[in-house]
Amino acid sequence: MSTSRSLPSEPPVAEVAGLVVRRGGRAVLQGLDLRVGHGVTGLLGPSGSGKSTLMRALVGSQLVSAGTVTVLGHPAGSPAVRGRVGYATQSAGVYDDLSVAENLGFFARVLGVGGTEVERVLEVVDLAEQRDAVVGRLSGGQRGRVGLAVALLGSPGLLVLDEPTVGLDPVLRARLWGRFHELAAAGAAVLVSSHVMDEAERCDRLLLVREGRLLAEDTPAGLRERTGAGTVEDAFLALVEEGR
Ligand SMILES: Nc1ncnc2c1ncn2[C@@H]1O[C@H](COP(=O)(O)OP(=O)(O)OP(=O)(O)O)[C@@H](O)[C@H]1O
Repeated sequence: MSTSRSLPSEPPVAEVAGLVVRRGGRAVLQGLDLRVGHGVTGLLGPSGSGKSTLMRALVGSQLVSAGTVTVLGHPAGSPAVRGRVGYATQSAGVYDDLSVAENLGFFARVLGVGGTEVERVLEVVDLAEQRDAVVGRLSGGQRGRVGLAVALLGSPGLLVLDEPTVGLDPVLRARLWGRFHELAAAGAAVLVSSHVMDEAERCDRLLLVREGRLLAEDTPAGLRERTGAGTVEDAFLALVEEGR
């Protein structure tokens, strides 16, 4: 079982204060306050609760209505943090007509990182054998891992991974969670979203969101203890009941 690596006295890697985001005329984030520290932080909540919107705000690609988002000591998306935040989404932003290695080589040049980075990240996501495969012919899960590999280029200080294990088989899912913890041990803060509550136990800390609001911020054990629930999923349900 994992333990909390984010000590309260540590300065946060990312800090969100009073964040309000409107999409489609509706406040989808309703005044969020939270911190992301070192280690692996899980961002969990039901579909539509605002996880992807929060992640977009952290990488600076979301228009915000109010509040502040600070990453590595600078405003999210500012030039000072460019290249220091890795972001992988469910719809990987990679080129279908290029091979895996060509994609990574292209993004490595854009980021100004050395070519040896391509080989390193290929190993991390277990795609070394598919390096010459055209991305358009890969499975959905493999394609997602190419996007993940792009996010890992240059060893960013903050990794923002939007549902990186969706659609993967249990063996690969377990292996990737192992990789996230290795990356965290090497110094990165890793924020991973999921709407699968059983992935919560793999995280050092959890941010539980619901309907654009933070429901709880704790370790998996802390959440279970607080609510007397046996699982994080039951803890989540207990917190929803409590808030009614
Ligand atoms: N482009 C958009 N225009 C208007 N509303 C949007 C847009 N994108 C998302 N939303 C709304 O914002 C809310 C939060 O969406 P978001 O994608 O952040 O949720 P999520 O928790 O990441 O969901 P999922 O787990 O399904 O990916 C949802 O109610 C969604 O309908």
